[in-house]
Amino acid sequence: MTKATGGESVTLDLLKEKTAEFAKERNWDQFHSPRNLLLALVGEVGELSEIFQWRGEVPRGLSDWKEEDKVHLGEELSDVLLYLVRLSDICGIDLGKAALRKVGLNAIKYPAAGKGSSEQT
Ligand SMILES: Nc1ccn([C@H]2C[C@H](O)[C@@H](COP(=O)(O)OP(=O)(O)OP(=O)(O)O)O2)c(=O)n1
Repeated sequence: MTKATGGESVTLDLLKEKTAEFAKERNWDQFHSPRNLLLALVGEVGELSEIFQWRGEVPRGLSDWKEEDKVHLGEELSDVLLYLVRLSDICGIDLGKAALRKVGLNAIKYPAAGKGSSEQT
């Protein structure tokens, strides 16, 4: 598992705690309503999209990207993740459990029996 700089594991629970603490310390809980968080999340998805806008297709691994562009990408990906984690928390959804359950549902919906087949429904 990835380690955070402080030595602790990066888990959804850790991010949930950190985002809750961040909002509490600033008295921003009042602004973190489900609707506000959803709009903030969508805004950050837009910022993430801007990074790829007009570049055409890019190689996996982003081998020809400048380091500063990769850092920027990490920041926007993080904003999306942090708002998603916070939104889930505020809505009382255990995101880790919900995501694992969804992975299971996806596997049922798209059985791997036809391995090697890349067909999508
Ligand atoms: N009311 C707020 C405002 C910000 N944040 C946190 C969550 C995001 O990780 C980050 C978003 O901050 P900005 O709105 O400043 O967005 P950017 O960091 O993308 O800055 P900019 O839009 O100037 O590029 O801060 C938050 O939790 N609650």
